Amino acid sequence: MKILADQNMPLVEQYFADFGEVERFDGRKLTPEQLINVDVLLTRSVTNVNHELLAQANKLSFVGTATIGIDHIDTQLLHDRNIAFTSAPGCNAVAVAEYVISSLFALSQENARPLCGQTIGIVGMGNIGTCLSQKLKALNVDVLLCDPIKHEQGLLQEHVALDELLAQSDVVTFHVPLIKSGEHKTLHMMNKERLKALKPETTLINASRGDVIDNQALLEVMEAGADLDIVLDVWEKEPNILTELLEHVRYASVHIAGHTLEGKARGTQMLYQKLCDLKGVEVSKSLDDFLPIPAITNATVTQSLSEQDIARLVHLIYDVRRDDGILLRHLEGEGFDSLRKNYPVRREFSTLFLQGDSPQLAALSQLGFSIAK
Ligand SMILES: NC(=O)c1ccc[n+]([C@@H]2O[C@H](COP(=O)([O-])OP(=O)(O)OC[C@H]3O[C@@H](n4cnc5c(N)ncnc54)[C@H](O)[C@@H]3O)[C@@H](O)[C@H]2O)c1
Ligand SMILES: O=C(O)[C@H](O)[C@H](O)COP(=O)(O)O
Repeated sequence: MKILADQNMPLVEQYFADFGEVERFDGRKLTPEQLINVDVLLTRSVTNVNHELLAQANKLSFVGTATIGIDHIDTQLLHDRNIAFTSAPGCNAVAVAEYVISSLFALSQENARPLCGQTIGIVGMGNIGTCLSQKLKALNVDVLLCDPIKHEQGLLQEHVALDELLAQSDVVTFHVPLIKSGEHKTLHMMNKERLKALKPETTLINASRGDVIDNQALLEVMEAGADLDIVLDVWEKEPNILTELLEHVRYASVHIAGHTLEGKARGTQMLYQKLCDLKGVEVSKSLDDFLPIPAITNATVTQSLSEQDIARLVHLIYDVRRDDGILLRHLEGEGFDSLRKNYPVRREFSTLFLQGDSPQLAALSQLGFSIAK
């Protein structure tokens, strides 16, 4: 069996070598010729799997994307050609939720505005939105939730309509898929009118897909003097982003919100599990076989913690500011993609084991930290 995998997908050899020969490809440069005699294609979000790419794919029987977003995949085409397909829902939900928590604490410190007392509006209550709302509730932070689809399905009672959420929230964070048309379209869901209607001092976070916010409209609103804190991990037209926007963005990153080591590795593992399933092979490998021991593993919390103390713990594991600013210095050539490719190792909160007498241990556990036995 010949397996073709994106070069930015970790652990493919470890998980898939038993199935056959593994070859790597550059996600943005994959050509139709490279798919001749390939059985399995493993992609990330930067490869458009469409008619053109599959024109010469004579043996392809399985396509997997190690992402939740599937806007780069023509799933109808795969169905029509009887090619099995899987994505990796939830693989990076913890990572994105931790990116948002890290951003919120960083802004709260820099703006001298405690998080408790603010209202956080979450748009999209799937894997990420749900994980984030649980973490915020553990911190006693008020949330407003918007997901009309889940609401219609009877899965979210507390749904608030988008415009109401925008009017009432101090922070609005987007966790929706890119949907280009229809009743629940998310393309340019934040258009100029909605951007202009935001209250002064609102924080706007986008770690979903760049096209959810009209970037040109955002630039115009910011140039006209809007008082907003903008946190962008995703951009329209990546990697050729609207660079003029950068000076108006408080924390800018290169579509890495989901890129913890655990998040990326879980994505590979989910594709491995699906292929095992399809081939009737027993699942014999797991993440614990491969994840390295992190640099910092333990901390003792001895007393009741202030919000600042919890922020310090969060930032010990991941401070979003480490990823901000690098982009400005690497805009030339393949800067955006090369920053993604060479993204420094980032671990999840769960890699830090806490011990001690603090009454907040249970809340810290809900936030994602591990508790030492
Ligand atoms: N920046 C990153 O690194 C990164 C990482 C993971 C995911 N993402 C993006 O985030 C998105 C969400 O991820 P997820 O794992 O939570 O996906 P998910 O599919 O579990 O959840 C998406 C939720 O959005 C809801 N939704 C759809 N249309 C909506 C609308 N118009 N208004 C409000 N809610 C709507 C859906 O009902 C669903 O509950 C992905 O589709 C992907 O594009 C980005
Ligand atoms: O949809 C997703 O899961 C994310 O956007 C993904 O984590 C980031 O994209 P990728 O690294 O696959 O290019």
